[in-house]
Formats: sequence, structure tokens, C-alpha cells
Amino acid sequence: MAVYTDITEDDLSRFLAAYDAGTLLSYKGIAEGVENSNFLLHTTKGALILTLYEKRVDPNDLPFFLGLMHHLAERGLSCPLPLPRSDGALLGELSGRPAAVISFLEGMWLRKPAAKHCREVGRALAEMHLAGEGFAITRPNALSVGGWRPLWEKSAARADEVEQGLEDEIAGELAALETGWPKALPTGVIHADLFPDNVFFIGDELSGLIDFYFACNDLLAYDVAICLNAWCFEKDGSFNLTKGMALLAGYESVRPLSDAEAAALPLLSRGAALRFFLTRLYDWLMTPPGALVVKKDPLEYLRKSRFHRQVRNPAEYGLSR
Ligand SMILES: Nc1ncnc2c1ncn2[C@@H]1O[C@H](COP(=O)(O)OP(=O)(O)OP(=O)(O)O)[C@@H](O)[C@H]1O
Ligand SMILES: N[C@@H](CCO)C(=O)O
Repeated sequence: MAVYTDITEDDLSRFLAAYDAGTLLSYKGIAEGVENSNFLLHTTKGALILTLYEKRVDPNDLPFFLGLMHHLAERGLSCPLPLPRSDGALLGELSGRPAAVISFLEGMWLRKPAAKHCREVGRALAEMHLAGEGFAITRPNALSVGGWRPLWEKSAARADEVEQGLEDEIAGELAALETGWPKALPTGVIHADLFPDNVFFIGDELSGLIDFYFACNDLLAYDVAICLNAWCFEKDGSFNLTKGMALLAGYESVRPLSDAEAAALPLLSRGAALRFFLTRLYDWLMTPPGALVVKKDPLEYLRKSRFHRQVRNPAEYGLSR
């Protein structure tokens, strides 16, 4: 579930009065998502999404997230557009939480994406990377290589509860990534969480990207590595080369990777796998029993990490050079 904060109809109507959003007809909580509370609103002007930002989102980051959606949408990327209030602000407060109203994006996320969808995702990711150029606010990536050790230290002592030998294995992998992490690759605004549940399709056509709440400035090719992890593995843990080829070809049809970015893909993919392993491991160990949140399996990302560790060449991801 992702409705952590309840709202009343009276509070919501008062809150909406500050927007040119029409009159409230109905609203309901959206069960999907784990970070924030989301509601679907219907007003006399159509459908809207209301998001209440919960504890894990730093309110100081909200101008970056909301400003970025605005910047990207203005440059033609299909993503939700935050609605300004009549005083021009993109952010308000509801039930004691920072809150924003964003446009409703048509489409659904794909439970079983095929290679043709991976190609579309690669293309959209590259389009986002280009559209992000010139965005004035910056936000460092707290979940890049410098953030992994502090996160790991919170779980390390209990890691063997999840799988015997994990503490030593991850300590070694973390040290190797800290030593070898590339520093001189092209940077820009990255989505940093472009998983299937954050990409909407209508039929086979990509209709837009959502959930920019991990977006930040970092290596552009790291975002590609995150997508290889999130889109190109099968349920049995195997890497699907056809999907990898499609995703990379889609990306390069808009923004070709440099030779240095291509060569770094195996290492960046290891880093991306470790990043999602670590956040999932933390949540797995720390979420109290009975909490109404679906915990994601850290071992899925351990298996991906092990796969990347034996990759020697970007061609193994389907990169043609
Ligand atoms: N602009 C939008 N248009 C249509 N539906 C949306 C929009 N934004 C969010 N949703 C719906 O709300 C759900 C949760 O949104 P979102 O992924 O942003 O939440 P979250 O709590 O940040 O989740 P997580 O970080 O776990 O992906 C989405 O799966 C989608 O169903
Ligand atoms: N995409 C993340 C969840 C946070 O958005 C994961 O699968 O671990």
C-alpha cells in the first residue's frame, strides 16, 4: 500500500481551492508505490494525481523533483506536469505533509515487457538525458558509490540472516566498486529508478515516464546500467540478451554511448545491482513485521550482481560495436 497519510474531503477541497483544478468530484488512495502517499482525484476538469511526500523524501529536494518534471515536459518528454497554485508555487501542504498535484498520465505499466518495449525504454531514457540538459538545479546522488558504504554498515551485521556468507561477499564487492568506480564519464540528470512500474504504455507504445523522486545528477551511463538490471533479466534470473540489445539500440538511436561509457557498462551494472540490493536488504531487515508495505526481494539483486561480476565485455549485454 502507499497511503501512509489519510486525508479528509474537507481538507482536500480546501487544498484544491488554491489551484485552477475545478471542483472535486471524487478521490481514492492508490495502493501501488512504496515511498509516498498517492491519490487519484477526479474534478470537473478531469483526472489528477495528488502526492503527499512522506518521511523518506527530503522536503529540500522537492523543488528539484517538481522543477525537473516541469523542465522535461516543456522539452517534449512525456511525463507528469506539476500544476501551479494560483500563487505560482508548485508545492502546498495537506494533512501536515508537503503535497503536490500533478497531471494524470494515461497508460499502464507492463508486467511482462518484451524486447520491443525495452527498445522504447532505451529510447525514452536517452531522450530524458538530452531533455535534462540545461536544468538549473542540481542534486547529488545520495545512492551512488559514496552512499553505499553507510547504507551497508546499517545492515552488514545481519546480512548472513538473509544468506550465509553474504557479509563477506558484499564487503568484497563494495570495496572493488569503490576502487574501480569510473569518474570521468559524461554526467547529467538521471532518472535513477526507471523500473517497469515507472514507465507507462498504451498498447505497445510508450506513453510516458513517472516517479522522478530518485532523480539526481550522476553518470548518464549509470542510468543505462540501472535499466539493464531492471528490464533485461527474466524471472529465472537469466540475462535476456535480446532485451539487452534492444534497450541499448534504443538508447543509442538517440544518444550513442562513448567508447569509455561502453567499456564501463559491466562495472556500472555491478554498481546498479549493488545499489538496489542494499536498499532492498535494508528494507528487508528493518521493516517491522505487519507493516503494510510489500518488501522487495534483495536476493533478486544479489543474483544480478553475481551475473555482472562474470561479464568481461559490453557485448555480453548486447552492445554492438
Ligand atoms: N502522473 C501519474 N499518472 C497516472 N498514474 C500515476 C501518476 N503518478 C503516480 N501514478 C500511480 O501511482 C502509483 C505510485 O506512484 P509512484 O511510483 O510515483 O509512487 P512511489 O510511492 O514514489 O513509488 P515507488 O518509488 O515505489 O515506485 C503508480 O504506480 C501509478 O499507478
Ligand atoms: N525500484 C526500487 C523500489 C524503489 O522505487 C526497487 O525495485 O528496489
